Amino acid sequence: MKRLVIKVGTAVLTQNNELALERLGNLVDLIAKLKNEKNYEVILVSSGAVGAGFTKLKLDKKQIANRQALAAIGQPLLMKHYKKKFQEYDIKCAQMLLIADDFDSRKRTKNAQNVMEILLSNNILPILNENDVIANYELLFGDNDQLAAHVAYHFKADMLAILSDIDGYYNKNPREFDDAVLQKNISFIDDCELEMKHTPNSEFATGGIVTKLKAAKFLMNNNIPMYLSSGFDLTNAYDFLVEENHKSGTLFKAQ
Ligand SMILES: Nc1ncnc2c1ncn2[C@@H]1O[C@H](COP(=O)(O)OP(=O)(O)O)[C@@H](O)[C@H]1O
Ligand SMILES: N[C@@H](CCC(=O)OP(=O)(O)O)C(=O)O
Repeated sequence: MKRLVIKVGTAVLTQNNELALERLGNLVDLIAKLKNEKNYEVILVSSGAVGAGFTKLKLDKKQIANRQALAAIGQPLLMKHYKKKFQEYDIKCAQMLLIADDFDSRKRTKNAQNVMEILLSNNILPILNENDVIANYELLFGDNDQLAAHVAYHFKADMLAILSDIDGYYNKNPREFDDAVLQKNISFIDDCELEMKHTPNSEFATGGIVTKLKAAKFLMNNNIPMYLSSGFDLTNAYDFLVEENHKSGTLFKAQ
């Protein structure tokens, strides 16, 4: 039995200030295949609460308290759509909202681990996000890429797959350089690569490539592979995760 954490970013789940329901639906189709056909245990880390909230209330997103309020509005909305779509496959969902601090406390981590084991052993799909409402600035992971890496580590996953607005890790920013080349396999990340400026591609996202590299480095140090590919077009993720054929996307794996 393989345990897989899948993380999907804001840019994939939203489009023109609306929820991108077709893309959310495609993601659910992929997860259902992994669960029902491959018998994988899947944990979903989904961003998009702030973006979803903004579809309902146009608050100034620059203020942290407003973003927290938007997350409070958007999180149940996201869950509503996941629940509806997963119902087509008879898959039940659960919600877990965590903050970085939770993993600093052995007791809280143990509580969350106990809940996770009960959910997975009952074939429930846990959907995780940062608990934006109570996380103050210092407590924020700052992004769900690193939250997903900690989730993979503490819930003993075999792999983290990040489905992003980019189809892999390039040797330079592909939005600035036409000759950027996708790197299929990465076995080492130099600390200087983590110093690059943050480059999120959507106004609601907080990550950018640097947070993905930080997540990958943390996991590589703990011998857990991480795969990065597009969440817009799930073909590569399907080939890699379902067909076990690495045609494209980046696999970060320590040698
Ligand atoms: N070397 C690189 N390889 C891939 N993407 C890069 C690179 N350098 C910068 N980026 C930028 O990082 C973005 C991915 O981060 P982000 O927009 O936060 O994704 P998500 O919303 O999926 O978390 C890419 O769309 C791209 O603009
Ligand atoms: N907890 C926030 C996460 C924001 C975030 O990290 O976005 P992303 O960089 O797209 O993964 C939300 O749900 O809006």
